[in-house]
Amino acid sequence: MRPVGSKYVLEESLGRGATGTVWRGRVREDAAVPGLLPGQAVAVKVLREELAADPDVVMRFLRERSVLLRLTHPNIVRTRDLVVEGELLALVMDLVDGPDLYRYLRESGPLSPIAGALLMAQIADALAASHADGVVHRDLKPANVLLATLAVDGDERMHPMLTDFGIARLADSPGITRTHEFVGTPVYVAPESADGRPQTAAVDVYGAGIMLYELVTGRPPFQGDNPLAVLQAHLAQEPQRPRTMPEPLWTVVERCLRKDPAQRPTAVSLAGALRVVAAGVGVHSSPAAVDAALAVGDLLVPDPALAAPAGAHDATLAGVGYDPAAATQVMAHQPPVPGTEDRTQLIAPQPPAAPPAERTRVMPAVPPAPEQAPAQPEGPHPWQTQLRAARDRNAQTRIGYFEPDGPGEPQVAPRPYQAGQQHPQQGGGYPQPGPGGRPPVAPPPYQRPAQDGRYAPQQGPYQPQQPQQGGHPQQGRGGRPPVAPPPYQAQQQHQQPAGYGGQPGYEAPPNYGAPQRRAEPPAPQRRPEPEPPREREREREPRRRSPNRMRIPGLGCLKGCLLVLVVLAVGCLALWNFTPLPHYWDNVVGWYDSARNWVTSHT
Ligand SMILES: Nc1ncnc2c1ncn2[C@@H]1O[C@H](COP(=O)(O)OP(=O)(O)OP(=O)(O)O)[C@@H](O)[C@H]1O
Repeated sequence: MRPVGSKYVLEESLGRGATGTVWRGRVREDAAVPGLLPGQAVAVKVLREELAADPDVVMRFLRERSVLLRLTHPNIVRTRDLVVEGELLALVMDLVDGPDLYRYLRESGPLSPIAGALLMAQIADALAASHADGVVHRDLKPANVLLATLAVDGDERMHPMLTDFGIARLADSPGITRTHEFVGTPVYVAPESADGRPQTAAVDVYGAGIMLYELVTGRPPFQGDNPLAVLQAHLAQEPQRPRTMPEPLWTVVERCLRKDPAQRPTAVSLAGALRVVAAGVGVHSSPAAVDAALAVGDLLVPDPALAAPAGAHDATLAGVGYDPAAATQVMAHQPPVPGTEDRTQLIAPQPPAAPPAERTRVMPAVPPAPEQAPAQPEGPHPWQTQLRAARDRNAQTRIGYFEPDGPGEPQVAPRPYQAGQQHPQQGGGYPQPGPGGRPPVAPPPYQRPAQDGRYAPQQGPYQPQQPQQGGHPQQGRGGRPPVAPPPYQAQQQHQQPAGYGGQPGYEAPPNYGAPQRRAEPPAPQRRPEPEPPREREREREPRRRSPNRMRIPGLGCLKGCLLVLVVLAVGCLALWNFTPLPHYWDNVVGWYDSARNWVTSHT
């Protein structure tokens, strides 16, 4: 057990990301921490040494301490303490007893449109609260949503909680990144982050749009063979509506994915709109709820501050907790700086033997959007596509490198959207049937033995300033809300979202409905070990086979037998030559001869 500061001990590593390692820890018995009991289990994110060694990061860490500590919401993992000890920086958080959303999706498959909308509505609630408090997440992705288990009416339901607040911004230190770099995860990065414009609260709404698309289709809308291609797709490609996505839900996704941040809805209006969509896309939705869902576009109100004329952006940045100077330092366009690759290895280390091409893919430049993506001669095999999509989903946070004016390396065209690649369980219409038209099957609830440090949402002092009217539609199996909510009122803009725990308007959706099939066999309950960087994996070519396709039956078996025989022969030789075996053998032969002589002489 390793001590952290004077108040905590680390017990077991839960996993490692690009910015640090998360440990299961405990409050020391003799320590007094406000809001935590002695001996209580906690999660401790120990930031990477490179970050902790950067004075700018330490300064921000201390400066943002109070902001992070006061960020409380039922759908946000609460930060309880920030520890600075020598060269160690750590955030102490509530320990959430459940998988992250990435893992859940990987194990259980996509959600129904209703379940996906209800889940994202809660994430949008969390974003709305944090934006109101001046904090932009900037690294929204399924891996940063933890699924706690809540007991509701005797049922265990999953409750999404957003984590890693402030981390991307901490890592975005001028000491770690340069002006042409940014921190983010390529698949979820907003266009303005990719090409170096200021990042406002709208980057989180964009990330929410990507996640929403992925939750219900099983894959993100923009993909590519390398981070650069993905960034280019964010910048240049228009998302396509999947055939099976209900129209109102697509309206929401499409608005969130607008290239212009000023056209994206606020997180508050997004949360409300998603609940209206969830209420209006079920087969048992009332005509009024259906109409309200079809008119959802009216509810998606953009942030007026973002639409303000040039010059107002600094105020906007300050309003969302950004230090304008820091944002300019990090995001300004600049010509390439020699040695950048080395510096960025601080965050995304590359093996020394990695070929240069691999390094440039980790830190790709983003040239102007291509006029027309050249067609690929031949698409990848379906399993390659699936594997790549799975990897992209859990892409780690990385520092991207944008160099808009620099010479770009030869590009691989982003794969165009192919409707045929839809997840098979996405049937036409909604609610969606499972494969072969079967109704969706509720996933087995994620179960893990209860622990003393388990997340207890009722402890959170979050007090919504204004509970929402109308409420959160209950979702039954098959994704039907039994009661349609009254239409969302657009005047609720910029107000704290409805919370949970006795506040009107919030009810946790049951099990987030119904992944329709298992994407792959269940993974062990152990926390995943850190994954190596994706680029290295991508480099691995599929095994090349000989062009000679002649097959000799039993050849493999014969080879195996021969190998065993050779090993046995070598073993016997070694035994004979390097052990006293020959001496014992002579003795045995001598005893045999004397016994035989004795027998022949007495017969
Ligand atoms: N508060 C928490 N309680 C329980 N487990 C947690 C908590 N925070 C993070 N974890 C788990 O720790 C592991 C590592 O988390 P981390 O945030 O470092 O990873 P990541 O989000 O994949 O990485 P990154 O965002 O840096 O690319 C994940 O498996 C995550 O589920």
